[in-house]
Amino acid sequence: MAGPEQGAPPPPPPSSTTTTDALIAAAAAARGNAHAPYSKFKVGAAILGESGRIFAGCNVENAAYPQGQCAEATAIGAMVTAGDRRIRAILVIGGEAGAEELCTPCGGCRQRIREFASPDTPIHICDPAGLRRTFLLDRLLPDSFGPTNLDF
Ligand SMILES: O=c1ccn([C@H]2C[C@H](O)[C@@H](CO)O2)c(=O)[nH]1
Repeated sequence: MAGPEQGAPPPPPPSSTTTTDALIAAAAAARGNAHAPYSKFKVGAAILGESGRIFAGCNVENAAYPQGQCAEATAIGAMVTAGDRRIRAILVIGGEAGAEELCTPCGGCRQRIREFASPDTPIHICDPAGLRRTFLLDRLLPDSFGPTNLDF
């Protein structure tokens, strides 16, 4: 039985670059499935969970507008459904390549992320051309109210 190829270099250890690339791929694929007929603004999100698994989501709009759901909320739902409870990193893709405005999470989603993340959890913001900027949660939601306020 043939073993590994002699002399082949060992696979590189996982790095934050490959993790970010995997999050970008998952979020971009989810964005492709977004249901955004009203805003036409498609968004994808991907979460690196505590288990090392990646959970993706897209925005799901509704004819009754307030019933629409953001991509981040969909991804958080997928994570919780699968049994993970901590967000190690989250990545969002939306908007136009090179647009001045970044597709940062809305206020409600910042709070949703807070439930499962820490002040130093990275939030990567991408456009369809790639990574634009990384914020820590504490920068987007300073002095936040969270589970610790309720002794959790
Ligand atoms: O971070 C964001 C910002 C916006 N949206 C969605 C909500 C709505 O469907 C559309 C326009 O606001 O984009 C997200 O999913 N995530």
